[in-house]
Amino acid sequence: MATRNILVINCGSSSIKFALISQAHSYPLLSGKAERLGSPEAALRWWHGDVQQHRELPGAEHHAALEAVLPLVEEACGGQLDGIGHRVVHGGEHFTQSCLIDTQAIEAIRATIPLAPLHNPANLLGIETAMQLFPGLPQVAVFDTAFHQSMPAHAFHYAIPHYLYRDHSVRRYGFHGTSHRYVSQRAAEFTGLDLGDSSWLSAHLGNGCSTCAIVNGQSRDTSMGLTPLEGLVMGTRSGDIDPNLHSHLALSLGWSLERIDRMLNKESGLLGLSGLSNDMRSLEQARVNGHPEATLAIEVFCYRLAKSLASMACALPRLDGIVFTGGIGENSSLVRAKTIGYLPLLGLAVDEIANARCVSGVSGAINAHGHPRLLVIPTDEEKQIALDTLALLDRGVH
Ligand SMILES: Nc1ncnc2c1ncn2[C@@H]1O[C@H](COP(=O)(O)OP(=O)(O)O)[C@@H](O)[C@H]1O
Ligand SMILES: CC(=O)OP(=O)(O)O
Ligand SMILES: [Mg+2]
Repeated sequence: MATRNILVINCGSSSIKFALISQAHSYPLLSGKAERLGSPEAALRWWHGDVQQHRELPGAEHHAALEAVLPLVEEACGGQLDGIGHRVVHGGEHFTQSCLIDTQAIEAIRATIPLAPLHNPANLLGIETAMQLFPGLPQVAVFDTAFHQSMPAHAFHYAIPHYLYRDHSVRRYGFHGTSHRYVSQRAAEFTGLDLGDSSWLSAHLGNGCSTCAIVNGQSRDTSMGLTPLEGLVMGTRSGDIDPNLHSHLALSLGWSLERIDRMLNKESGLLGLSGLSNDMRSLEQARVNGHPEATLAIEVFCYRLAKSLASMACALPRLDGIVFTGGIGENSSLVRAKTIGYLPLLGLAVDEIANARCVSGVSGAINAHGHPRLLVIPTDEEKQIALDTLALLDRGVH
């Protein structure tokens, strides 16, 4: 069979990330990001091989941005594009795996908009625009939530009146499933264990952060919930707080729901605690320079991550290893060492030299000899989306 090329699209509210993945290459043929869409500063950056290029697209919306991407894709794949894979953040309970996009799938994604009002409208816009610009090309949706549909009822129910689940779909869904799934497969390969008989904790630490308990290749629990706000401290999101904070701020300060939402999603986390940045690199630098709030932000991040991992261990029959991934997990030896430092009760310990070596895409084991396995494994959500797209194309062919 000829080598096939898949375009992966991750469409956000004001940005579009894309990657052209070929079966013949281990790296993307083309990748890039259109940012600040809808504003005068809208711009497109892309990498073709090692060369980075840039184009202003003043005022461009999603359609115009994808139109600008199209000729770059055509050129990079020599006119042979076989399918498009879309990241869709919320698939509700309807989607337990990736699917070929047809009118029914579009309606089902539309129906989950109330569960993900910030993400799903943008994802749908990406799908509909791509269908107009690439007519006749198979398109696949890959959901952040799908992997977590295997969570047992005792893990996904909130302890609130049952009718809120039954009539209004209020439950824990979990996100970053594409990444947790990808790294658990790589962890099994790396260690020679059978994925179908393995037991992992994974920590996806990017701008959004979540932990996951993965048993025999299936998600059994995860730290995010109804929305991607629950759980860990993140770049700008608070993670877990007392749910009464909403009424406290409304009653004592007169804050509106919109203001509370913005504070918890955009002004909290590492940024809120440090008052400096949502970027772990900047905080690590500030910590070296003695910045007290940056130092505190890192400590809270690591302590809360350790607490989450310890509680996720309840979902495992045994521990084959903890996997660190995402920009922070793959690069911050400080965060890994501090987090594991809070978990002596699980018998965990880091090997300092191995920990320092696993940065910038280097994967490996970082546990001290004789202690439970700790792995650093770079995630690749785009590759997993391309693999799912190819698998569905194959199924469609037969
Ligand atoms: N060398 C590094 N040391 C510490 N943190 C890093 C390093 N490189 C990237 N990061 C952090 O990774 C985070 C972004 O993660 P990434 O997975 O790229 O995000 P996204 O969720 O947008 O895909 C940022 O907080 C960034 O500071
Ligand atoms: C769902 C989510 O949190 O995604 P991201 O990490 O891309 O913000
Ligand atoms: Mg990422």
